[in-house]
Order: sequence, then structure tokens, then C-alpha cells
Amino acid sequence: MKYILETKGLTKKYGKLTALDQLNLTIEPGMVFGLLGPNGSGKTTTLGMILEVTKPSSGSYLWFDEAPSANSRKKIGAILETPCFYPYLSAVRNLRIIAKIKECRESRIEEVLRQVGLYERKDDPFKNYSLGMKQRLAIASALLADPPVLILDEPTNGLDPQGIVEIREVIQQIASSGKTIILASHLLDEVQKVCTHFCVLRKGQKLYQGSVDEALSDQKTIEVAASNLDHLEATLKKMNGIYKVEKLTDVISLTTENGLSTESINAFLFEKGLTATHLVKKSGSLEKQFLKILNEND
Ligand SMILES: Nc1ncnc2c1ncn2[C@@H]1O[C@H](COP(=O)(O)OP(=O)(O)OP(=O)(O)O)[C@@H](O)[C@H]1O
Repeated sequence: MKYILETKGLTKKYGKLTALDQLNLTIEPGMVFGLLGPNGSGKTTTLGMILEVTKPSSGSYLWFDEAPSANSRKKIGAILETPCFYPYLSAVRNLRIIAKIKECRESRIEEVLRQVGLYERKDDPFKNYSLGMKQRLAIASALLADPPVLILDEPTNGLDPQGIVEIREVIQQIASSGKTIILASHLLDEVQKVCTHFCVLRKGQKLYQGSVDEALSDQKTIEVAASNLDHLEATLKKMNGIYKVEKLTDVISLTTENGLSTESINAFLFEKGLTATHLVKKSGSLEKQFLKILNEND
């Protein structure tokens, strides 16, 4: 199988509004793919169409290199909205009902509850769960049939920082078990932390698609300090491979060519008679990259 999902010119119009315009996407097995974009950019519309909830105005898509079918639908676990659970029933009893509908074996219930970290609380009624626990139970129910693909729409919406970390860990653990995950999010940080690949949508247009690592490595910064910052700044401005030299309060921040190492900066400074008291490579932030993508497309 080449692609888990391939969309070809997928388009959705609501009257005069084009919610999604000619989306071409390819998602490969094992990716944790983030659909990233501000509110109203077309993320939910995209998920709705690939889940057959919304009919495309034009374009098409393939699941597992084939036209969508009842068989492909069975291989996809999805949570578009928080599913309805019976508030007075425990997690186990709620999942038993869903397992029956989905014709899953009973032993899956314990497996998925362990997977989302709810096994210890399995007998508590659903109504006593925190929002984060409810969301993890929703993920457990989507995993019951052991689908190779999991789709999540804004999985950390409304959660507190602790709840966000727990969901992130669950997603990472599910990804490490080999499943492909597609998630929609407007949170850069979330995409940076859990996704391997992402695309950026704005007003229904895809502005970018690539790997998170590549997007981050495009933006390498290095921090340097020495006893005389002015001298250091002037010296670094003479070094090849440095795009930008910026003097901050007590360090110089460098935007460098990909591949320029801290070792070569150290050697250059040593040659010029300077000793670095601080020399640290900073990883890029997707935020900078995201803003760059948006600016380039203005
Ligand atoms: N049923 C509908 N009828 C008319 N317009 C719609 C409908 N559903 C979505 N839209 C519009 O389509 C555009 C894309 O909406 P969509 O919900 O896909 O965006 P989103 O990126 O998921 O944003 P959010 O995070 O706010 O849900 C928006 O302008 C929205 O108002």
C-alpha cells in the first residue's frame, strides 16, 4: 500500500463560500498527520468528507489506495465530536455496548482502557469523569475495533494543561503501536509535539505540506555569548553561513544556514581570539515557521 489516504482536488462549497478548495493530500502509513489551520480554515470540512459525513462538491479521495467502501470505513476509528456515553454507566459498561454494536471481542475493552490510561477508573460512572478522561474514553471507543487509522478533531479542545499532556501521551503511544493518525488542530504546539507531518490550511487553501522535522530544521538558531558581546557581535557578522546576527540582553542569537555547527562557530571564534562562554543550538519553533508560511502566502 502506497498511501493510507490520498485526496485529489477535494472541494466543498457552501453556496458562495468555498470551505475547501482543490485539496491534494497524501498520507503514508505510520504518519501522525496534522491538519493545521486557524478557525474556519476547512479542517472539519476535510475530515467530514473523508469520513463520508459531508458530500464533496468535487474531487475525490482514496483510502488504502482504493475507492472508499464499507470495508475501508471499518479500518478507520474516528472522533469528530465527543461521542454520547451513558452518564450513569461505568466506562466498561459503556464500552460493552459499543463493542456489541461494532462486533468486537470483549477482551478488547480491557486492552483499550489500559491503552488510554483509564483501566484503574474503569468502574467509575462516566458522569464522574473529568473532561480529559471523557476524551480518553472516546479514544478508547474509537480503538475498540483495532482500526489501523485513527482520526481526531481538535483532541485537546477545552482541556487543562494536565489533560493536554495525557492526551498527547496517549496519541504518541497509539502512534508507536504502528497506527496512522490524522488529527485536526489549530494549536501549533500540539502539532509540533505529536505530529510527524502536517499541512497548513487557510480559508480552504492548502499552503504547505511537509514533515515537522524538516519545517523545524529550516529554522535553526544558535545562541552565543562571550565576555564582550559587542566584539562578539561584530566578529560573528563576518562569518559565512550566518543569515542574521541579533543582540539580545545577554546573548547573541544567530539564524544560520542548515548544517552550520556549533563546533565550526567555536573554531571560528577561537581563530579570532574570542572564547565563547555560552554556545547552544536552539531547536526551531513551528510557530515561526507557520507565520512564515502564512506571510509568504499573503
Ligand atoms: N454546514 C455549513 N454550512 C455553511 N458553511 C459552513 C458549514 N460548515 C462549515 N462551513 C464554513 O466552512 C468554512 C470551514 O469550516 P470548518 O468547520 O471546516 O473549519 P475548521 O478549520 O474546522 O474550523 P473550526 O476549528 O472553527 O471548526 C467556515 O467558513 C465555515 O463557516
